[in-house]
Amino acid sequence: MHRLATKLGSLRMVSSRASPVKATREAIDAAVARGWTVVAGKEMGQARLHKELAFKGFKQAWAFMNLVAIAATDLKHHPEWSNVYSKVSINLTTHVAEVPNSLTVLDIQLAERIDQAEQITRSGDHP
Ligand SMILES: C[C@H](O)[C@H](O)[C@H]1CNC2=NC(N)=NC(=O)C2=N1
Repeated sequence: MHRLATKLGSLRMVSSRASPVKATREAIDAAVARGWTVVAGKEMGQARLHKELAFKGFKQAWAFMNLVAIAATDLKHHPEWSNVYSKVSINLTTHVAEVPNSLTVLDIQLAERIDQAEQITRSGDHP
C-alpha cells in the first residue's frame, strides 16, 4: 500500500498548470502594431515576440526592468532579456505551449504589461 501511495503522491506532483493556449492572430497583430516583432521558432525553439528598448540611462532602464519583474511574477511568465546600460532587449516565448512553436496568451499578456511598464517609466523622472 505504501508504494502505491508514494506513486500516487508523485503523480499529484505533476504541475496542474494547463499549457497556455495559442495567441489569436488579432492579439499578435496588436502587439506588432505596438512595436513587437514575431520571430519564427528555430527547429527546437519556440516562436517568440521580440522588442528592443532604449532609455535615457541605466537607472531608467533598471526602473523599467523592475516594473517588468513585478508583472512577470504576477503572470508566472518570465521574459528572456538582456540589458546593456540604457538598452533592454526582450524575447517572450512559452516553454510548454499547448500548440508547439506557437505564441501563447501569456506571451501576449506579458507584452501588454511590458508596454504599460514602458509608458510608466518614460513618464516618470528616472534619469
Ligand atoms: C512553474 C513556473 O510557473 C513555470 O515553469 C513558468 C515559469 N515562467 C515561464 N516563463 C515563460 N516564458 N514560459 C514558461 O513556460 C514559464 N513557465
